[in-house]
Amino acid sequence: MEKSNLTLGEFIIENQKHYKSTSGEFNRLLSSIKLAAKVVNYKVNKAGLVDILGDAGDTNVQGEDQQKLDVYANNVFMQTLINREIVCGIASEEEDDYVTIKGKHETNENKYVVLIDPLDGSSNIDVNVSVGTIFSIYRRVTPIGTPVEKVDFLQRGNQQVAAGYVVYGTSTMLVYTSGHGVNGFTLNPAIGSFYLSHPNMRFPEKGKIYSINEGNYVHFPQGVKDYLKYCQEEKEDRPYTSRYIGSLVSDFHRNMIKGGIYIYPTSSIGPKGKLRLLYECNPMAFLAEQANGKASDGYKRILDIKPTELHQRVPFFCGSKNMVEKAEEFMSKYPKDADY
Ligand SMILES: O=P(O)(O)OC[C@H]1O[C@](O)(COP(=O)(O)O)[C@@H](O)[C@@H]1O
Ligand SMILES: [Mg+2]
Ligand SMILES: [Mg+2]
Repeated sequence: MEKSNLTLGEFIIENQKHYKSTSGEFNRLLSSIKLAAKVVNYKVNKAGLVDILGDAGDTNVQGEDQQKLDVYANNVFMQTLINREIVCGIASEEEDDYVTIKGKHETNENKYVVLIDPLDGSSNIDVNVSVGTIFSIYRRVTPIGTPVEKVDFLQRGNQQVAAGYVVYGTSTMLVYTSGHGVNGFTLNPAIGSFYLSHPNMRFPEKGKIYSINEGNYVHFPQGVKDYLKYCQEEKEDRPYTSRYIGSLVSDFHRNMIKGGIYIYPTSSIGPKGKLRLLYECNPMAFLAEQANGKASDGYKRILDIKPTELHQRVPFFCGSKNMVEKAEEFMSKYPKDADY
């Protein structure tokens, strides 16, 4: 009888056999993320019944109002990773600076750092629309046993060991890559385990869906305006369909399954775009490339951008190859807006 219905835990162990690159430490790290995702999922599913909706009354380092679920999810992921003593440092959208994790003897023998967006799609929490969590994993570059440093977090995306997201939607899924393709696992809430439901996920080469907040149209760079006109033209296989959930994870997930592009460009109101390079764009770009898709800032491959700040923002074009390349073609007609 063939192996089937693998749980995430079994899949991780299978993977370790095939790819010597991962270690027990890595598996324990993934299973910590899996545990934290289940705890957050439990709260999200009954959000209206527990005091988790609405504003937390605080702002994060980016000046954004924190939602109660942002703070809750951040605490759950941080605490789970700290309890499991599995990383040497964590950076989060909801933390001003990176957090150094001390081991038993003030030092820490772990080699991984994690960057997270604990709750993605915060504007959708109170209106019962799907939200997510995004994570990115690197090996530290400073010596093991010494305190972690900023340089351990400011690595190019092409150095990621693994990346993934959890989508809390009609079902709850965890989707990740460790550099050997992208696989999706669906949570069976009755059993409390994630099962392999979407093996080897791949963006259809040709997509027909575009996801962008057209409410900002007047502020968009001319290249984006031209590309939107192209998408809406009555020609060949166009017009394409416009779909925008307003949760990066959910828009990405749909576009990876159906074929499409997500764009959050620069604009006159957001000269560097909105999305954060380290814990939104890099992990989604790694997944996209591992799933036959593409991700750039309209000009340059996202994974090659050298980060300079923990919470820096970049423009984001991500999805089916044919669509990202076409959008880049329109962008290339105009000089790059800003350097970052
Ligand atoms: O409301 P806008 O400006 O369209 O922005 C929506 C985008 O912002 C985000 O909500 C930013 O992420 P956070 O919710 O984690 O801050 C993305 O998920 C989403 O794609
Ligand atoms: Mg986000
Ligand atoms: Mg967030």
